[in-house]
Amino acid sequence: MNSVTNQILKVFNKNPANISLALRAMSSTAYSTLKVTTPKECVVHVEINRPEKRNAMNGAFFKEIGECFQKLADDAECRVVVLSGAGKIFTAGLDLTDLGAVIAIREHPDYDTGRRAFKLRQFLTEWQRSFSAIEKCNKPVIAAVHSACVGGGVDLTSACDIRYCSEDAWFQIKEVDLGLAADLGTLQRFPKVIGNDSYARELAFTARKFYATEAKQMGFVSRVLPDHTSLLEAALDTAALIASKSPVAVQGTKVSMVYSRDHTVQEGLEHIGIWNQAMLQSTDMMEAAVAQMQKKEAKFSKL
Ligand SMILES: CCC/C=C/C=C/C(=O)SCCNC(=O)CCNC(=O)[C@H](O)C(C)(C)COP(=O)(O)OP(=O)(O)OC[C@H]1O[C@@H](n2cnc3c(N)ncnc32)[C@H](O)[C@@H]1OP(=O)(O)O
Repeated sequence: MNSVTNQILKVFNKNPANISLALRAMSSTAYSTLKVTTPKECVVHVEINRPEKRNAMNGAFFKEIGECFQKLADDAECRVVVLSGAGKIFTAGLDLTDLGAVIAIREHPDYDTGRRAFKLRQFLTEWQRSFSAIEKCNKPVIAAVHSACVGGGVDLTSACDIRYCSEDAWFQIKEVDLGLAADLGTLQRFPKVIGNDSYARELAFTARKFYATEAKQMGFVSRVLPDHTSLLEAALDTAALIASKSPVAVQGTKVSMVYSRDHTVQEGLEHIGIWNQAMLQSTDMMEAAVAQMQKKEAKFSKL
């Protein structure tokens, strides 16, 4: 019996009703660039898993990260996600040895300029969708960055909800050094995350590296931990705390904060008003209120 089957049977035998966990065990081993585990109840850990290539982002990675977050969005066993990188660094960004798809379009003998442009745009839109899947997934995503986070790594982490890093972390919006404008979300999300347009432009125009202390001071990360181990512990602890809360409340909060970032205050208020006219009917509010009064821990059912 192979290890995939073994893993599925292990989960399934523990709790035969839990088909969703068994399916996750199956899908996690199916990824070639990601490792997906469940280290705590309702907390999923997604690791970029190409350590020998410094977690460089190849075509398979872009496909898998999008699929993974689309799946997690619908997975009732998942309430929070921690995203980290396996091995020496978080990620070296775009895999510079896997540009075959771009070259094939640029040099296609049957394409004229318009067709080449159209195909390239289609291709980029797909990669953008893969990172936007993180934002579209209603579950909070905590990025835990150690060592280098280069190029596409800043696009990726800018789409996350919370960012922690270790003291040895450094970040670089490197795209201009490779002759292109960043196109997977950094230029759209990063300035809004740090709330300082001039600072964001300086970093994007110069490709200057910035380190953990500066990342914390500008507000790109909210915590700096001493090393990789304590970083993962802190991220998983925060994830577990969030996972203990009402999923209706937490996911509504993410949806509203993402919406409000891109709309006026009044539009945001109207949006949450309409959202909560439905969500205030969930049992979570009563469960939470009773637990508060009785000084007990509230338990919320799956969403
Ligand atoms: C179509 C556009 C959409 C997307 C745009 C995204 C753009 C970007 O991401 S721009 C940034 C691109 N990345 C880089 O320029 C970083 C290049 N790498 C490095 O500078 C260093 O590797 C790094 C400082 C990250 C780590 O250094 P370290 O000494 O720890 O490792 P190395 O010995 O350099 O590398 C180990 C093996 O990993 C391979 N590798 C590293 N980075 C990449 C990469 N970006 N793409 C492909 N492969 C990479 C490296 O070749 C080594 O492999 P091997 O020789 O087989 O051992």
